[in-house]
Amino acid sequence: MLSRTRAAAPNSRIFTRSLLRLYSQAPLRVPITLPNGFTYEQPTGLFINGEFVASKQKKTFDVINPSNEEKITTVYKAMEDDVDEAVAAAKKAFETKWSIVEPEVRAKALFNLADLVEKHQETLAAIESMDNGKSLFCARGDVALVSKYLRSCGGWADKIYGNVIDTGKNHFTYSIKEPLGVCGQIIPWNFPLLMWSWKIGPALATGNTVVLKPAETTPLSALFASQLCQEAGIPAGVVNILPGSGRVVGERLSAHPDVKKIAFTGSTATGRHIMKVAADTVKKVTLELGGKSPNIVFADADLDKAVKNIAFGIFYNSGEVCCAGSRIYIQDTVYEEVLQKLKDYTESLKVGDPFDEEVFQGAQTSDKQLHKILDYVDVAKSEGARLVTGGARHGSKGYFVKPTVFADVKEDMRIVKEEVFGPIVTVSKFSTVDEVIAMANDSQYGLAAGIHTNDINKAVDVSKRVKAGTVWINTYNNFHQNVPFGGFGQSGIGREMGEAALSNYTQTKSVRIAIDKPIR
Ligand SMILES: NC(=O)c1ccc[n+]([C@@H]2O[C@H](COP(=O)([O-])OP(=O)(O)OC[C@H]3O[C@@H](n4cnc5c(N)ncnc54)[C@H](O)[C@@H]3O)[C@@H](O)[C@H]2O)c1
Repeated sequence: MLSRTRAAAPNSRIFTRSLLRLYSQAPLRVPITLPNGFTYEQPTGLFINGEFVASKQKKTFDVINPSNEEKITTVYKAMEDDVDEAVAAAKKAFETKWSIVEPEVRAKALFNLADLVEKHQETLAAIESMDNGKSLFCARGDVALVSKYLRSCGGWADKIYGNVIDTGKNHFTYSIKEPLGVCGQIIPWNFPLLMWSWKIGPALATGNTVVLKPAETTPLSALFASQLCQEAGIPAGVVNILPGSGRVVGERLSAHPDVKKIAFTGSTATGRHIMKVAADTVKKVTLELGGKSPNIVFADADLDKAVKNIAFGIFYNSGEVCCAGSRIYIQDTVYEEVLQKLKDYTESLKVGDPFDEEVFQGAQTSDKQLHKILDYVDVAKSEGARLVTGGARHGSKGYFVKPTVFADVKEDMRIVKEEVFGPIVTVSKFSTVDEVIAMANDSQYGLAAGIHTNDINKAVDVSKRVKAGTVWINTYNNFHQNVPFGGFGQSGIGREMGEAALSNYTQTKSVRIAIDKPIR
């Protein structure tokens, strides 16, 4: 009797502790009042197999509003065992549901999802501004592209074609495109909802299932939007969302034997690392990485228009844009004139509360990012770059940085070579086309380039010679859902959007039929 009591004691303590944990666990949904006064229900659990659940180890992390440095809410943090559960759910959903439904079913679900994003567009934009710090102006632009892109993916879902190949009269040969299986998707914090759509859209259109990890700092919009997947008719397990750290969730996804592909957007350093981890299981990998994109102004351009474009190219989304036009090259004959116009225009941009309808540039996403940017200001100054405007924190609360222009830079300075990922631009002078092409191409990156000129021949010539995945002529940061986007060089592998994105999510199977009675 005594020994039985002794044996039971530790078990009952464990039972009591488990019960306590169960009842003291963080909620799976919380009401949040947005800075615009609107209240909504924010899911805070991991989204696995169509349900919001607590992480197995009950770990959580706080989400901070970068505009006021206050806590928004607490979200569950996934660990390796949660990844394994989500991957198993995605694998089952792939085999038993999503890869075998008619393509029209996938198309309809993506159209529904696009409609739902449109229906909730103001809430989604406000969540994004609160979580990321970007101005409502930018967030509304993101959400508009999200619904257009999901609809575009829906349109592709029943148009995944193979080929018939002429292999002679004794055979009939064709190829078909099949989905890959479970796709691991790792996204950054600069465009949380847009990246969610760029990742899940093409994967779902082609019959794959996904386990997606949002960035630690910005998990809210992906969690909110994913509950719309069910309403849209996407079965449980097809989309799974795991907030958590890159080192734990990202690594496990990249190494998991049942994950057949990793799609990543983020820094070049992390992209390189993911490629190495994914190599052990020979996963397909697409990478959308960093950049240091040139924006070239020729003397014959419409200078006022060019100035607006180059400012938009760097200060849009607080400079947290992989293809930001962060190196400006101005032809020598108009150098001082354009620089003065750029200074005046930059100083006219309103910085501050993302919910102020007149604000163009909101907060940087995190304290870490704020300090990284301010460190680069010091680097530029110590290298001898001339500060034209900005170069300091804006206000004392919230992670705001003044739009900053450095002129008279030298091409070997760190401020010209390295990605800052903030509202800081360098300006250099050139005289000839050959000279500016050499300067523009002197980079490990090759994501985008801008050309501003009224000479169509020059524009076409330079667009052919510049090493970049996207070239904008007399415009910048101008995206369309059907136009492929991605990098040359160390800016990445593969393309997002357009038909090109879909081919990253299929594999080709060739079928050759021997014919007894040859075709004549
Ligand atoms: N190209 C882009 O769109 C982009 C986006 C975000 C950041 N950046 C650049 O990266 C710099 C650093 O930002 P960061 O530290 O958040 O970027 P990051 O590349 O470390 O993070 C991007 C995503 O990768 C995940 N991740 C991190 N380590 C991982 C790992 N070992 N395995 C798998 N996933 C991992 C993160 O959790 C996040 O979801 C920025 O200053 C900027 O220059 C570029």
